[in-house]
Amino acid sequence: MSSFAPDPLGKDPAEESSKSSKSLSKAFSRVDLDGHDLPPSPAPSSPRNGKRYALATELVYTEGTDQYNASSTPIYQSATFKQTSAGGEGAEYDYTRSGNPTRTHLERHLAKIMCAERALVVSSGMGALDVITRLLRPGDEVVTGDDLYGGTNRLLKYLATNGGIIVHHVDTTKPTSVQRVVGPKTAMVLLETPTNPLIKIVDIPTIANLAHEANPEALVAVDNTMLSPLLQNPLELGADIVYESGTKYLSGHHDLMAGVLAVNSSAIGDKLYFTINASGCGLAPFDSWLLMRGIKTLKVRMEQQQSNAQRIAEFLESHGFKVRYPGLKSHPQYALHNSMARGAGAVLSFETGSIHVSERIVEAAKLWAISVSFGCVNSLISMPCRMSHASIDAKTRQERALPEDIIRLCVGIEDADDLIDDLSRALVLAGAVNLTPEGFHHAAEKGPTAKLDTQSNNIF
Ligand SMILES: Cc1ncc(COP(=O)(O)O)c(C=O)c1O
Ligand SMILES: N[C@@H](CCSC[C@H](N)C(=O)O)C(=O)O
Repeated sequence: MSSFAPDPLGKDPAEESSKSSKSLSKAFSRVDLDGHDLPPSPAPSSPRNGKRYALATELVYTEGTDQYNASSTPIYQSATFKQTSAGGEGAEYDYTRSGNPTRTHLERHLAKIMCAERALVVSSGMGALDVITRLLRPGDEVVTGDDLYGGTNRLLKYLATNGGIIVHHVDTTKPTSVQRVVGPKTAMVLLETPTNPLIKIVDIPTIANLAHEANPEALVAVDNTMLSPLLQNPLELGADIVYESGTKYLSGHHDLMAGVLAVNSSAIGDKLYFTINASGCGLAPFDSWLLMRGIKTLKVRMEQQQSNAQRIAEFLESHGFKVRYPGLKSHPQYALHNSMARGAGAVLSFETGSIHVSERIVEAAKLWAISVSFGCVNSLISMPCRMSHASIDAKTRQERALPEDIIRLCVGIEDADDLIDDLSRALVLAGAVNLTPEGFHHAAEKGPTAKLDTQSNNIF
């Protein structure tokens, strides 16, 4: 196996390698166009080399090359790897920033389950987006949604302010809004579906077509964190790059941070790998091992979480709350979601009509931990405008119609009846429902309506 990935900056690594072996003085002459060292990288994954099993099987089944046939791929907790020659010829690994066997094993496994040519893993979901945005150049235009994870919005804002990138936030649930802004300068279209936290659905195939028609070079990147590869494969829907926070469903236990990138173009894969090696954000060996372990139980976890989420969404809706969940027929894009995905996932949000009532519900819940993030086996409850999306300023939240009272539920694997009991208790304690002999119903309390303090830019 070749130890040198093609240099995305244009040099032929094989030629460079052969030159270097000719002379000891040139032993480390593998350099990029700027004269920096270009160390070896693991060869790209080639997962499509045999029978394709059902995803449940593929998640668990791996083919290792371990010398002792270890069932669990060992953690290669080593920063550096000894070479057998001064030129390092033939060695697959030299330094863990550039490549590590535990990380490579995980990347190949992910490529297989994400139906990708190549997958790469980095230290967080935001790290993955950072690597993707390094493909942009000043003057490039990015088209993205008006409902996005707060951290994504923050990074795009930083690039718009400091990196010369022009960012268009539009309602990506309407392909016509995207059509109006895409053009030859569109370098990237960045999509989330379902969106966080409004659970809006974006038509990936239609938007990918529009983007590629406007500029065949434009890259369509999709954040698949909400669904994971178990429920949706954006690469098969027309995306060029899919990424997700491995901190969420892929790992499932909130015991690590990770980001995953997957592509079907080896040229794009090489560029992404170049940045990962150059900037040093590749996932550490222990975290790679933990993530590999989590992936094996993705299906059983997600199925339980999703069936609990469906019960809870139906419970809230039947008690008069406005619930956002693509598993409900009342979701305005129920059919579109089902045309792209194999399930509705386990994140839902609902409104109460009052910020104070929402606060009281969140604080009264016991089984539901007040916590950002999702995808964990434990159920979580949060108020996005105060927590995960607090980095979006109040004025922008108002412009984008992000309800200040919105509560997000990230459903875990606990017993669904226990979760419903605990939520019912919280709704009653918070005064969110009217009690009647027949049960209870959303009180539709008109609590303090959200107001924007223009001086502090806060909602109160
Ligand atoms: C939709 C979405 N994408 C990306 C991220 C970033 O992931 P990470 O926290 O692993 O950096 C998050 C949450 O943090 C998220 O909710
Ligand atoms: N303080 C963090 C908030 C992380 S939010 C994590 C997750 N994506 C979610 O939606 O809950 C930050 O500023 O990034």
